[in-house]
Amino acid sequence: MIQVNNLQKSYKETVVLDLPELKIEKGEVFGLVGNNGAGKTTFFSLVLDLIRASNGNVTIDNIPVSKSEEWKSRTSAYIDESFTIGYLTPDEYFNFIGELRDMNANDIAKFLEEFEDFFNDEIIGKKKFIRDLSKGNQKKAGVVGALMGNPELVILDEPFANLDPTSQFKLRKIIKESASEKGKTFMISSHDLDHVADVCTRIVILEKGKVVRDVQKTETTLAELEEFFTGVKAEASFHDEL
Ligand SMILES: Nc1ncnc2c1ncn2[C@@H]1O[C@H](COP(=O)(O)OP(=O)(O)OP(=O)(O)O)[C@@H](O)[C@H]1O
Repeated sequence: MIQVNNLQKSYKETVVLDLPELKIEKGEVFGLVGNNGAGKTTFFSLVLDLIRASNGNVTIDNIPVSKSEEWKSRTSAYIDESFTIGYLTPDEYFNFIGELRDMNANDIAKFLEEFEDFFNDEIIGKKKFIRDLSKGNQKKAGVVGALMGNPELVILDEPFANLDPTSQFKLRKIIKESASEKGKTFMISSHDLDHVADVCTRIVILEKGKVVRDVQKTETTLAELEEFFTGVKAEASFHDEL
């Protein structure tokens, strides 16, 4: 679905992203991890054509993202607050996005019902502007907005950040169900290794703009990620020692 060809992004002399080749298949839940400044947001911004590549390109379903707009109808994203509209209430925002994505009032109401539990009575019908919601509730509005209209590809930059623990677990379930039942492709970045290992089918580690690991998720992925980032090997469990 997504093909990255010789993609580079530099600021002045510094190369901040260097991906010779990367292919993301339809239906993958692609997790991107890496320390601060590793290039995660830069990569997502290039996929979404928000910034210009210094070299190379990204295609979505063979459409070069910087040359055509055709990929936009099947792609949606929540990278930061600029992806929502701060002076609308969440209700107004969802109606706006829903209409853009060919949903009628009934479709929108039914769609939002699915998120009643996730919203925890903080989002709908509150007559508060999105910009006045708490950071976590702003994120919820943005992430749910990104799922409207059944997009094939959903790109979420740190979707778990700012959410309370209950909401983080609910979001895991939403993403996993959305991927398995609706066949969506997700690209997700996170600093939370536990969430990434739970939700993603494939995990890529970026270090200073380069891919240093690219693995399919297995039972040992979380321990391997923790070891990679902390340098500490996971303790053998009680059962392993028996
Ligand atoms: N407009 C810019 N001008 C100069 N350097 C930039 C610019 N935008 C990003 N960078 C640099 O590119 C590198 C990658 O940044 P990026 O935001 O992609 O990292 P990240 O992996 O998303 O980090 P974090 O986990 O902290 O969010 C960083 O060194 C950053 O300072």
